[in-house]
Amino acid sequence: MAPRKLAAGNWKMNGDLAALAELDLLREAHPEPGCEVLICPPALLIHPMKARLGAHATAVGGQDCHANASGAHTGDISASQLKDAGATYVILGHSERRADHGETDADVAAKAAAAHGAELTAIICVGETEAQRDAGETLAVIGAQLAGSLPEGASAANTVIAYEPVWAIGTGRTPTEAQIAEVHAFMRERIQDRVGDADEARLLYGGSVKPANAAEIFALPHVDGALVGGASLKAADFGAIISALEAAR
Ligand SMILES: O=C(CO)COP(=O)(O)O
Repeated sequence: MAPRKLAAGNWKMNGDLAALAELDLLREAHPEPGCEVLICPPALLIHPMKARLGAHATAVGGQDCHANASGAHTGDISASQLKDAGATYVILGHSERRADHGETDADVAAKAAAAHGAELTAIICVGETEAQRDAGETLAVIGAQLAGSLPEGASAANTVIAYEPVWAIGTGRTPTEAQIAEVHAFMRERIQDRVGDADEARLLYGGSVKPANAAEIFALPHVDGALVGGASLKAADFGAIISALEAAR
């Protein structure tokens, strides 16, 4: 069976309680989405977002979690705390976390194991820098990140992979269709021995996805949805991306 398509929004460090009004617009436009919809707001907004969504099918997720279950880790949030607040997903190893907080593949794998332990689905992000792509290292970089960031026990059910080229995030630039297709086919093959049935795993593309390019990206083989940053903040844009995913394949 083909994996259920996923439109995931990453609000990053944007939004406040007033911004939750966007959800009302999204609910009205997509009362019963034909794909899975997820929004990952700042952790403080997880609980109120879940409450605002009510019975709507949109899932809510975190943007990071600590590898430990609890303890003396000032400023950190555990996977079970995300779960308690209403999250069912958590983004891990985003390139902004890797760059700003020095997160390594081993850190990401430990966090993903903690997420799985709390029954959260981990969205593990991988992606090359522009210098790595120019040097012809893209597949080697992605392969190493996948090998190091997926924990023991990862499965197609509890793990989503997001391919986010660092140079495409927030820049308005995207890889060519052939480049996205090449990386996604490579990822599908690479995770086979890690997740059991790779055909069931969701592989997302992220990096400057917007209403104008969503349909082309979703038509590519092995692209099961998107991880959307800036365009997830406004219901009109995110709704158009959801519509494109509903219409795909
Ligand atoms: O980093 C991203 C999602 O996690 C992508 O961000 P943009 O869609 O703003 O490029």
